[in-house]
Amino acid sequence: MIGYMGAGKTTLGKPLAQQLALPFIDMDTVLEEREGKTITNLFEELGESGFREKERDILRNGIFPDAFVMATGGGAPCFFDNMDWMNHKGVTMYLRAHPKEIARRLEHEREQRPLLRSIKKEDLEEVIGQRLAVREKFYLQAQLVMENNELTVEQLLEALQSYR
Ligand SMILES: Nc1ncnc2c1ncn2[C@@H]1O[C@H](COP(=O)(O)OP(=O)(O)OP(=O)(O)O)[C@@H](O)[C@H]1O
Ligand SMILES: O=C(O)C1=C[C@@H](O)[C@@H](O)[C@H](O)C1
Ligand SMILES: [Mg+2]
Repeated sequence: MIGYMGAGKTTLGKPLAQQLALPFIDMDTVLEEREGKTITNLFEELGESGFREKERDILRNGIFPDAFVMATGGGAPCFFDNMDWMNHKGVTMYLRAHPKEIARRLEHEREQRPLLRSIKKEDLEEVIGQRLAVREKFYLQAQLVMENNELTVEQLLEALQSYR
């Protein structure tokens, strides 16, 4: 599951994994546990480029079960050849949401998101819109693209079944 911060990867990924009787893996959580630091601290220590290297390493070398549902970090698909790698290894699903909706969802959750914490509330929608426009060329390479506008787990399951 890929998509911008606040797209709903964690919110929908957990119940989707449950329905599929698979483990749910949140890449941000794996990174935090492996490094013993928060995402914010990792960004501060390594800079964004060092953080992206860590994400790539998790994708390539992480020890995971045979089958699982993963929510990637929001930026992970947009660096290196991570998108090709994921498309090759599994089924990718882009949860797509409108910048206005993302801004609304993240308004009170900016502190834990290093790339948004310094953006003023009134600028949030515009900045997200600009950044999303850059990222969509990666996100739209996903095998399934789902608009997350009251999207349900049942709809995700249907899309997965028809894709297979
Ligand atoms: N379809 C939805 N409708 C309304 N609110 C939603 C929806 N999906 C997610 N949210 C809310 O948006 C916020 C962010 O969602 P979530 O944490 O699942 O995003 P995420 O894609 O995992 O983001 P991140 O990349 O930052 O981890 C949460 O407060 C969640 O409750
Ligand atoms: O969109 C992004 O670049 C990010 C999303 C989060 O999942 C975290 O990986 C981090 O906050 C960066
Ligand atoms: Mg998440």
